[in-house]
Amino acid sequence: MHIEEIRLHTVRLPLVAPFTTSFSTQTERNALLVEVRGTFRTADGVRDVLGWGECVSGSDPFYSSEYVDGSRHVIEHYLAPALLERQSHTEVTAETVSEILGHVVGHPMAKAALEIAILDAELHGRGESLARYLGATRTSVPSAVSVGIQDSIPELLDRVGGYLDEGYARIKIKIKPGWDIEPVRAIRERFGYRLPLQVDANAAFTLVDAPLLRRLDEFNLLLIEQPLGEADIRQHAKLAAEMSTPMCLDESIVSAESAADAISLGAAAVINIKAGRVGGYLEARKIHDLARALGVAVWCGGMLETGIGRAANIALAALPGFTLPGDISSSSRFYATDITEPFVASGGRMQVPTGPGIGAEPLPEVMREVTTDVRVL
Ligand SMILES: CSCC[C@@H](NC(=O)CCC(=O)O)C(=O)O
Ligand SMILES: [Mg+2]
Repeated sequence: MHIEEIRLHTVRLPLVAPFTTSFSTQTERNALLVEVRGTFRTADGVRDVLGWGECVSGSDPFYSSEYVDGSRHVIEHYLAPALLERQSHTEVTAETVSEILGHVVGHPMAKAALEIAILDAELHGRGESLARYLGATRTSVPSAVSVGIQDSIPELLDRVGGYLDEGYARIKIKIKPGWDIEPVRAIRERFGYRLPLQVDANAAFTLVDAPLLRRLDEFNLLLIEQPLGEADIRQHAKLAAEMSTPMCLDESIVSAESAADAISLGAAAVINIKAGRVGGYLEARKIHDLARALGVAVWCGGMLETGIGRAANIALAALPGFTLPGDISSSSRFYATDITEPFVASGGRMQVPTGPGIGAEPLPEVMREVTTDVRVL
């Protein structure tokens, strides 16, 4: 496509309830949306196109080193200029964005937002859905939910019961030192051992905690997600060898190469794929393909996306190797009002968007309410 304008929209969305992980408590989401406008050449002429992408950086650099203000700055001052400079002598396509931006170290979430916005625009030009472009084989995907750390076990059980009443296909709970064995035991005692259940520590433990973590093996968990630090590949492999619960990595998997390393070293039997964390949906598909070839299950993680990122995640989750339910809950799990038409799971499943591109776009009247900053590049 030919990019004519890039706009950066920052929106602020209150969460319906605080979301507590081992590293933070969030009560709102500041989200950065990339809008790309331009033209796309088709067999029957040149048409105006517009695409959207969501940057999943958090408000603060606590999940990873990226954060919204930093992502906005690096897009404005490094990434967008690089794309526009390249475009002055060669066409830019979604497939070339990663190479064009490769000289900028890091910032995968910012890069991913630009790539998917350009891909969304191109797919609108082609009249093709993201799901079809990526190679999706399903028309709906399981809808599962992530439950934050609660103030008490009774409150946790109430919240889990509420989500099960909504029909979610799987429960994931956040754990951290001091909130680990007991919440898992309580859920098993209340809801039974057949409920699909997994835990996510967001890197809160160390190998010193191995004896405690091994006690999770008695609870028939689907997996244990990122118990140790992002850089601790050797340590995750050692812990995996001592546990029967499948080891899943999230923060550690930042590219297809790191996925290959983790799998070959026995640190990951399952991978949580987040397109933003790995630099884009094209890299995410590479990880899917690699994992599938090696018999490693993958599932689609979540970063509290608005409907823009949520739509793209659903398409990704419809690829054949995504064999475990992803953190793809209804919009209402986090937001009273989404910036797009709300995504609503039904019977524990989410329909894959069929429209061109990501199959979702921001609602102008909502954007007017929630936008805190707009930059035109
Ligand atoms: C606050 S950053 C959230 C990161 C976390 N994401 C979730 O728990 C899923 C959130 C969602 O449903 O979008 C993870 O480490 O997997
Ligand atoms: Mg995680």
